[in-house]
Amino acid sequence: MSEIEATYLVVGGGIAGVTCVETLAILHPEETLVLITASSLVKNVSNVSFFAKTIVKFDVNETEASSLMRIHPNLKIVFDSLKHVDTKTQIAYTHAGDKIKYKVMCICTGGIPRLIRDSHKSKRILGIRDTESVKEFQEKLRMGRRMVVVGNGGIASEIVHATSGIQKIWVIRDDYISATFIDPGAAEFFQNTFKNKEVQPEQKTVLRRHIFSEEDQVVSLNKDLKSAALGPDWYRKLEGIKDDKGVQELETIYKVEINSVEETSDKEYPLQVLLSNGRTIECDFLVSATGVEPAVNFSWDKEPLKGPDGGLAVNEFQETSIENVYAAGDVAHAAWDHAPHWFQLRLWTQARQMAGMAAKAMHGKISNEEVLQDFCFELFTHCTTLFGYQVILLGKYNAQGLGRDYEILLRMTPNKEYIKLVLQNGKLQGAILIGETDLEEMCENLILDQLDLTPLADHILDPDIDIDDYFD
Ligand SMILES: Cc1cc2nc3c(=O)[nH]c(=O)nc-3n(C[C@H](O)[C@H](O)[C@H](O)COP(=O)(O)OP(=O)(O)OC[C@H]3O[C@@H](n4cnc5c(N)ncnc54)[C@H](O)[C@@H]3O)c2cc1C
Ligand SMILES: NC(=O)C1=CN([C@@H]2O[C@H](COP(=O)(O)OP(=O)(O)OC[C@H]3O[C@@H](n4cnc5c(N)ncnc54)[C@H](OP(=O)(O)O)[C@@H]3O)[C@@H](O)[C@H]2O)C=CC1
Repeated sequence: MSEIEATYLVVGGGIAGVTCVETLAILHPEETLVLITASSLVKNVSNVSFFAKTIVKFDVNETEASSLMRIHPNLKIVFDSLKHVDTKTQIAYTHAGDKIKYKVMCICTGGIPRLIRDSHKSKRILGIRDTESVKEFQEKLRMGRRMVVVGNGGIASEIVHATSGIQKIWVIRDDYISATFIDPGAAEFFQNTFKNKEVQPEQKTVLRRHIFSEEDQVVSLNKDLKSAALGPDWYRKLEGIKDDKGVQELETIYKVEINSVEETSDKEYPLQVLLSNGRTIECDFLVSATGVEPAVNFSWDKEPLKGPDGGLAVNEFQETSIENVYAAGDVAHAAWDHAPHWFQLRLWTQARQMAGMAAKAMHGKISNEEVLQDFCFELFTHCTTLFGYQVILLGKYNAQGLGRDYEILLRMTPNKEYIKLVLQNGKLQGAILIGETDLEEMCENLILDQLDLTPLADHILDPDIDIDDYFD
């Protein structure tokens, strides 16, 4: 048991915690800085490359926490987990009984998988979050004949894409796949690529302009403490687990939910999954890829305000409702008035951005300097890979919050690219760019500048016109 005094305290060894620590260590190297991490392995970011001003791609690595101390001599690491925060005396208590008195602290405790209701009934219902849970999944995959995947976001899409040699039943409540990230049109683009694995390279490009109005029906287009959340390439660990010659069918069941799951010993498969459409599916195990919930797994003398998702509500400087307590990453709920083209999604890009902002604001607090919110919060950007394609999402890429009064410009070349631009009143509000489109910088500028594109709308996606010439 020890008592430590620190100017800065950061809790959590995921991308948010490590980014916060690294930024503080650079901004204020002469001040004492403490990181509480439950795991000896922490996440860090490398090979940061900019596609445009706000569109960033980087690698996520796992590294020994102690290596951070070698780089940042003002950093002290407490290998433990946070138990209680006394916000009046500004003391954090760990499970082993250490006391850390802080001037400002940042909570970066991440999230935990939000599993389906019956998850407690069987060990055959899995969530994926960290290296340990992937190992468990690999084990089940090795032995299993049939799995059910529930959820329609990033994890489910990656699992369906990366696994082979096992029968897969994908249960989603939407009427198209991967709804968190894409629209029905892009889902169709991906599904066609599943069907035509043997690509016919020169297929016809389809250009379409569709104006949505008030009357339109928008249809046609379109716990425990372990290590940090996984990075973007986690699913590669699933590849090659089974011989590809095994059974591989994928059945997708749309617009259904799970009513109940029971484990049984007198049927061919040990898990009986009852769906809301009355059908029962038998399987070896079920993956619940149904989102995350913030990990607020410690107690307080005084609870800070929380968002509707249970995350710690933070303002534009990442400060919670309790003075000198900041939060960043999956544990935080972005409670400020967002810029028109930004919204929160629990992604590593945002964990890094929030943590960098928190560090700057914490440093500003201690050194009495004014800080401004970072420019990255002007535009939602997400750069990822889905079903083997590069996917860049910008702004209101799925017309989020635009009602039904918007226009879509679409260009699609099967097996090559899918480009969707969302316009309102002639101005670009969001974009989905799938494949190597080279349009990300132009789209970023058009969203940020809100240029009126009315005179160009018929040409903007014409592959025979170099649209950049218009803006020179
Ligand atoms: C399978 C998977 C794939 C993903 N793929 C992508 C992707 O391709 N692109 C993308 O943008 N995002 C992806 N994400 C999301 C991304 O990983 C998270 O948004 C991001 O890692 C959140 O970072 P964080 O630091 O807030 O939280 P975490 O990474 O969860 O880190 C929190 C850390 O805090 C520790 N902790 C918790 N409680 C305490 C405590 N009381 N005391 C001390 N330490 C504590 C935890 O052990 C953990 O180390 C993926 C997530 C998963 C699960
Ligand atoms: N490539 C990437 O960028 C990746 C990002 N991630 C991130 O990791 C985190 C976890 O991923 P994931 O678990 O896929 O979470 P997501 O939030 O991406 O998706 C959760 C999905 O589960 C659905 N869902 C929620 N509850 C239920 C339920 N009870 N029954 C059926 N479906 C349900 C949601 O539907 P609805 O929307 O209707 O609520 C949604 O389709 C997320 O923050 C995600 O953004 C993960 C993997 C890859």
